[in-house]
Amino acid sequence: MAEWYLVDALTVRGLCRRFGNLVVLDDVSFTVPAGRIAVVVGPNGSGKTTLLRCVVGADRPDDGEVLVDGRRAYETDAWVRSFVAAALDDIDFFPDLSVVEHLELLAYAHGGPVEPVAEVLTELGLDRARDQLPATLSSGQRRRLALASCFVRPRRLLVLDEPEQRLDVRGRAWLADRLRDERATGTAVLMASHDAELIDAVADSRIEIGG
Ligand SMILES: Nc1ncnc2c1ncn2[C@@H]1O[C@H](COP(=O)(O)OP(=O)(O)OP(=O)(O)O)[C@@H](O)[C@H]1O
Repeated sequence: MAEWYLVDALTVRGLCRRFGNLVVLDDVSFTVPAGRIAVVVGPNGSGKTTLLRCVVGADRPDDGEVLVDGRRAYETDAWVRSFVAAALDDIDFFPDLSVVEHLELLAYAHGGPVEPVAEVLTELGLDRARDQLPATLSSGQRRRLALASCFVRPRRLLVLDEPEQRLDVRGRAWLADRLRDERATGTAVLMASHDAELIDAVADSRIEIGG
């Protein structure tokens, strides 16, 4: 067994999040070891996105803690940012940077591309859109760009919110393969999904919330 199986890339302990009187997360705890895929499942409004936002530091829990590689995580910490790659729904793009420029900038900011930008563009089917600005992309292409952004940069933990959303049939098949490849290289994956086929294909564990 590879050594990285021994390490918990992500530990969530006693996470609570309330919005006014609405209790969204109530004492949620789990771990995701390196080289494993954990899928957060639950009905609409059950708190999946809220949980992922707390994990990546985009939202603060009212109680509980998030440990990345055993350490308390702060999104301002350069080490955390080099460890965690995330594609959540609300990803922002620079309006005047093209697709290829976005990927090159991200890769540069993280110390150089982990996977060559040209290869990631081809893998994500974005070759013909490489010089387009984000506002001119289709919604599926924007989703692909968000996913591509995760693959040109370093990562030991990948956090994805419904990555299958707006992908076509071939895109969904590619996604399952790519997630298995991520797992094979020791990356831990935490993702929310409503896609039963994708979940069956990749999930090592399920985190059920709001049931
Ligand atoms: N900033 C906020 N202020 C108030 N309520 C919020 C806020 N963010 C989320 N909520 C509420 O928290 C609940 C959980 O939302 P969340 O987006 O986490 O659900 P979800 O499980 O991801 O849903 P879906 O499956 O529809 O994507 C919802 O009732 C939502 O309205």
